[in-house]
Amino acid sequence: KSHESKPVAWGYEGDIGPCNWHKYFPKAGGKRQSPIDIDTSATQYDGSFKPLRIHYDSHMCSSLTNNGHTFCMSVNSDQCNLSGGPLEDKYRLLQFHCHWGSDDTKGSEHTVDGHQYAAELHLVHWNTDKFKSADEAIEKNQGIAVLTAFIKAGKEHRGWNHVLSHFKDIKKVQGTSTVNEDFNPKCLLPENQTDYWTYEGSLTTPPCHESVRFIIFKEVVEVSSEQLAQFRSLCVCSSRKRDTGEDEHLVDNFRPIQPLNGRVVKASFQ
Ligand SMILES: NS(=O)(=O)c1ccc(NCc2ccco2)c([N+](=O)[O-])c1
Ligand SMILES: [Zn+2]
Repeated sequence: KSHESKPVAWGYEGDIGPCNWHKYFPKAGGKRQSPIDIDTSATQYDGSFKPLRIHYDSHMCSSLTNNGHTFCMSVNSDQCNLSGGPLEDKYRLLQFHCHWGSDDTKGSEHTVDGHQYAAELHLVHWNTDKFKSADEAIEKNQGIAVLTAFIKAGKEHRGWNHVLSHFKDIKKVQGTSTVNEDFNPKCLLPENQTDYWTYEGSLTTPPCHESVRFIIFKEVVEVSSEQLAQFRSLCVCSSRKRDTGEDEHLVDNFRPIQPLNGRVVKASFQ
């Protein structure tokens, strides 16, 4: 019999929802948790930040998976690096994913002055100067940097179609699709990459390690309502069916906002 502990099921509603995560994942009850509300009247301008340096190559091969909590585009290119801004070290792109709602009025994890957006993109990077692997970095302070962009319903986003076109292959959980067309995830970021907020927080899902520097762009990215509906086409798990026999769709995969506990959100702009 294997002695590894059985992975603990967690979700976004009911007994396994965010209010109970701390019972099996104690860090979820920590003092620097994410997401948070960004109160723009309380942010502090920091003029010391250098320009953000986001260098991604577009020839990277990646694979898209439905892990039951979100879609995840894992990247294995050592040519996709992030440095500068509030960061002291160089970070490498590990994966990107999103959080979204059951309709266009909710879905983002962070909020701005109490406003919730339709979705939120996370480009996750790990500190290659300080750590030897992503698995090590993910648990350590300064180990992870997440570039974050808010998404709202508006005009169609052509770049997102390169990702959404693979969703039919990953509708079911653990579905995986290889993506090797030329695709540069930088196209998913807003044009303005100089105005952002930043603060020290945590992974927004279990195990909620307090290892994350969030960098959150002020400019909001637009995708069409139809593209947002495609996010909601993913299914949560192959087995679980509603009593009507229909699939259970993956929606509202956002954690509620967490206490700031005295943390200050810095702004790169005045
Ligand atoms: N929503 S997020 O960007 O903060 C986030 C959350 C969880 C995980 N990972 C969960 C995990 C499993 C084992 C250790 O860690 C990641 N990530 O790995 O990029 C990112
Ligand atoms: Zn995330």
